[in-house]
Amino acid sequence: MRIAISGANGRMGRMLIEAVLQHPDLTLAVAIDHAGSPSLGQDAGAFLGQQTGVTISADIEQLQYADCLIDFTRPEGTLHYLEACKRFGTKMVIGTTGFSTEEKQTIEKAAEQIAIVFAPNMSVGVNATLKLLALAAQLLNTGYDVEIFEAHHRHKVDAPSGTALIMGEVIANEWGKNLNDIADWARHGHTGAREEGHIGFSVVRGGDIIGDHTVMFCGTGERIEISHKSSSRSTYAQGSCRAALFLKDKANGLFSMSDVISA
Ligand SMILES: NC(=O)C1=CN([C@@H]2O[C@H](COP(=O)(O)OP(=O)(O)OC[C@H]3O[C@@H](n4cnc5c(N)ncnc54)[C@H](OP(=O)(O)O)[C@@H]3O)[C@@H](O)[C@H]2O)C=CC1
Ligand SMILES: O=C(O)C1=N[C@H](C(=O)O)C[C@H](O)C1
Repeated sequence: MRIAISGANGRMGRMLIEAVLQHPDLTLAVAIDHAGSPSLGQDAGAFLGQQTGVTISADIEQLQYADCLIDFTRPEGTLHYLEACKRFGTKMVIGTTGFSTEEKQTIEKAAEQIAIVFAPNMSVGVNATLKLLALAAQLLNTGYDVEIFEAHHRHKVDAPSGTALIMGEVIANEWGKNLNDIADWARHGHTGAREEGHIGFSVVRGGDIIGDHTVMFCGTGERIEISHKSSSRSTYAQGSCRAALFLKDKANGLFSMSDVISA
């Protein structure tokens, strides 16, 4: 399967290039970054000291030479590449986070034409954790206050993380609620007492933390914590490669990592 990587010079872009180069069933065909990127014109494997023959370019017409684009960039970048992928029938694995509701709807609509895996976290461990959270939310549906904590590196631009948001959505769905109606996004000053049935979020940004998520179910006399901690970005890259292969025989449709790990 011929793979294109966008954000080729980014933290995840580089992890993905390495993972694709090592994967027996995937070939690195295209590497893209934005028009202002200092990486344009470099070999995609230069950071590994390797010559791959694939040059990083800003030319989105290159996407016609790939079966699947793996995109970890910014929402505006993803939507730009989405248009080209629709035009060429190129599948997409989208790991980018921070989309608005309208932007998510644009991706959903595009999936009527092309096959897309869209997930805020590609790690198998996090997607298994989502299943544990659904069960915990069913069992602890009264008398437990839910608080979601996440910590990431100093460069992360969106908050709460896409993973924290989907964790909240999984729990809210189990409770038959819309997350936006019950989320306490931040607290400061005289907040008043905690509202029953709400989900609180708290965020840390610092140093090189790759990604920590903890969901607390705080009851009276006890507290249950479900945590996932990433120690390498390679899990996201491996999950993305698995997602690309999952799309191989799909003509169109929107899929999650839950679909990928259950296949
Ligand atoms: N789903 C998952 O499993 C994971 C998701 N993520 C998400 O992936 C995204 C990227 O993360 P990360 O690799 O750490 O970020 P980086 O900033 O390291 O990489 C992003 C890449 O995209 C480029 N870029 C920036 N703006 C645009 C744009 N408008 N159009 C096209 N390209 C652009 C950057 O270029 P430049 O550096 O020149 O600005 C860079 O090459 C984030 O949304 C993050 O939350 C991250 C890890 C796991
Ligand atoms: O920006 C990151 O680094 C990460 N982003 C994703 C998110 O927003 O959940 C996934 C992971 O936590 C790393």
